[in-house]
Amino acid sequence: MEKIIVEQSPPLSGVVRVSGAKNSVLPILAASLLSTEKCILEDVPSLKDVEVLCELLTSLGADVLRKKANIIEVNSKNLDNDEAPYDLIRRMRASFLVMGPLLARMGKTRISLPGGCAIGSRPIDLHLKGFKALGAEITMGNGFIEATAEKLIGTTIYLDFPSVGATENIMMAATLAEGQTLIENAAEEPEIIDLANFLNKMGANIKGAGTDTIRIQGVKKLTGTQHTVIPDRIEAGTYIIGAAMTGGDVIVENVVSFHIHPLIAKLREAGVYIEELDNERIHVKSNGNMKTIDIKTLPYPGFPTDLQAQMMAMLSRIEGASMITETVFENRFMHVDELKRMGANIRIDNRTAILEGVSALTGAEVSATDLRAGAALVLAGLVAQGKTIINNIYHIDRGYDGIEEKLRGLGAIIYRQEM
Ligand SMILES: CC(=O)N[C@H]1[C@@H](OP(=O)(O)OP(=O)(O)OC[C@H]2O[C@@H](n3ccc(=O)[nH]c3=O)[C@H](O)[C@@H]2O)O[C@H](CO)[C@@H](O)[C@@H]1O
Ligand SMILES: C=C(OP(=O)(O)O)C(=O)O
Repeated sequence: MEKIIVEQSPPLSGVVRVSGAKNSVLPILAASLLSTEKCILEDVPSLKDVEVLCELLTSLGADVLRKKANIIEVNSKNLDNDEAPYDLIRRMRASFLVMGPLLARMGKTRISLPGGCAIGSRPIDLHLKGFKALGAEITMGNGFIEATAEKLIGTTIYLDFPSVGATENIMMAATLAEGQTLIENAAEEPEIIDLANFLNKMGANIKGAGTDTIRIQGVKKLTGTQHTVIPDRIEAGTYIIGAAMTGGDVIVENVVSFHIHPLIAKLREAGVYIEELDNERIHVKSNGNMKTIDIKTLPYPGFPTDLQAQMMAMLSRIEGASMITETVFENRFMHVDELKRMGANIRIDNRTAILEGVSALTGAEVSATDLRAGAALVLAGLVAQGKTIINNIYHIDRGYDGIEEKLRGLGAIIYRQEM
């Protein structure tokens, strides 16, 4: 089995380029099902999740072509299947984002229920509430959801929680609905704006993406387009935290700095020097002496849950007490036990982790229980004494394009080994 080995490394130093955002490219690939013409996507990251979604699009009848390492063309003219099987949905929750486009384009779809995962039960009730409100009939049985709609009709949909996936799925379905749809209490993440921009370039009429109310005026059809995916703010944040905790000096390129203002604010509070060089580059510098801080994850523009584990790795070595409260997912503390194997002193009280900083972490054999838990263990490994051996690294490959190469470029000692 392949494992990632991280050895105690010098402070990170140099320049690292961030790839296109996983959480943008996945809904955008799903949205390409809505068009009857070719869509060209640029700055597509090389990720396992992208491969899985491309496999799913192909199984639905789309032609998917990787033109260059980071360019993908999708032509969904000849869709001939409306069923998304368990095997592909199980491997990646974002596969469920094909439901809205298939319903709008084909008038029916049969999708495996996604089930829970390591970070929580992750229900899909809000997605279904939206489809029903648009006029779809939904039945469930044998582990599948079936949805049919002769035509979708625009309406007002209030989301009980600003779910990213539900906002995206409903927004995609509504592009081809008759009349106007309003999504209220919508998610405001930058990836929602990127998806709306992509859909608008295809001929959709969406206004308000990035605010809590999105207005979609349905159109008859969507055409082909070309689109460059926005930079991955979570990948950027991971390298920025890595630079901070190793006492490094790093320039992170291809990052939209206002997308990571919540992170920048918290790192500055901890005493890290961060300069926004322009709107695409960030300079991070630290002498490794940081102050404790408290963090609470929230939907955007709050502190992102996808950077919670990495911040925990950082805070586990800062002298004094810190608190991290996770409000987005009910079970996103799986990395705590792994960090404890490396010597961290963390206690969980309900949705809050209470950390007492230790002077040193020590390398150990650990397991990446989910994607960001894996990233946190990589970062912890950079500062831990000795060697850290990370198992279940397929989680890391889901969401980090070339993590070892990028970190090695900054001077880290990290490699992959068959063991
Ligand atoms: C591919 C992708 O973009 N993944 C991101 C997306 O996941 P995802 O779209 O799954 O996250 P959501 O925003 O939907 O989930 C947030 C919370 O809402 C709950 N919920 C969601 C849908 C629903 O129908 N009912 C319901 O109760 C979830 O269980 C969770 O507790 O946003 C999350 C929150 O920023 C990120 O951590 C993920 O990286
Ligand atoms: C939770 C994440 O992704 P997904 O929604 O694809 O599981 C993540 O990117 O941290």
